[in-house]
Amino acid sequence: MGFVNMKFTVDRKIAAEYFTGVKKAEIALMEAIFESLGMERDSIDKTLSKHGQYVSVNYYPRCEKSELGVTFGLRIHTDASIITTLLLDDVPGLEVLQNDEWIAIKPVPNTLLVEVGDLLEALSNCRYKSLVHRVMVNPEKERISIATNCHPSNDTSVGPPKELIDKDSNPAIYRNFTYKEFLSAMWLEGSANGSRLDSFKINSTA
Ligand SMILES: O=C(O)CCC(=O)C(=O)O
Ligand SMILES: [Fe+2]
Repeated sequence: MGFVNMKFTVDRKIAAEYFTGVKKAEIALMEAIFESLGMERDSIDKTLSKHGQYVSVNYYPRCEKSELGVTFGLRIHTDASIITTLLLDDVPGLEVLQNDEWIAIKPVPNTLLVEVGDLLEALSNCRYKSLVHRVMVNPEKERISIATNCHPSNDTSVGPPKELIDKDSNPAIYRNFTYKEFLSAMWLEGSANGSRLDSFKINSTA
């Protein structure tokens, strides 16, 4: 992985270039996603206000699997983002849940992987579903991944556009909420078990 070595020294210039490039790619992708939802291509700033990115650099040391055979490097979760862009090295570990089955993702060199986060699920009234994923440890090799999470400004109200909602045939699934509210709910819950959007469900009994 180019700009981070195993001691976590970061080349600032390359990192700045990388994250600026990722942001550009994310905007292009979100424009296409917005268009697919019947929204204006260029309504991202209006919808998400001052959207930003937070980054996690994940380091997974070599680790033996437990006797149960299942040892997590990162437990099951969805991302608190609109979309997340992942840069993986060549060590496997990431698994995604599809039709109740865990699928191991084969790292492809020089490839970015984009995941749908919780906020896109809410914004699209579940047309896009947030990706449930986890990372398994690797007993032979250490591993690094870099996740860039695109998020709206704290006070923006996140919710589906009017065009997507029909009271009878396509009712709103989640109430509108701010990113600030979403994060508070997430920390209150104490675990991101893939269902943290539940507390915003309309007609939720929670
Ligand atoms: O390490 C990975 O492949 C995934 C990291 C991840 O899921 C995250 O940072 O949210
Ligand atoms: Fe994640």
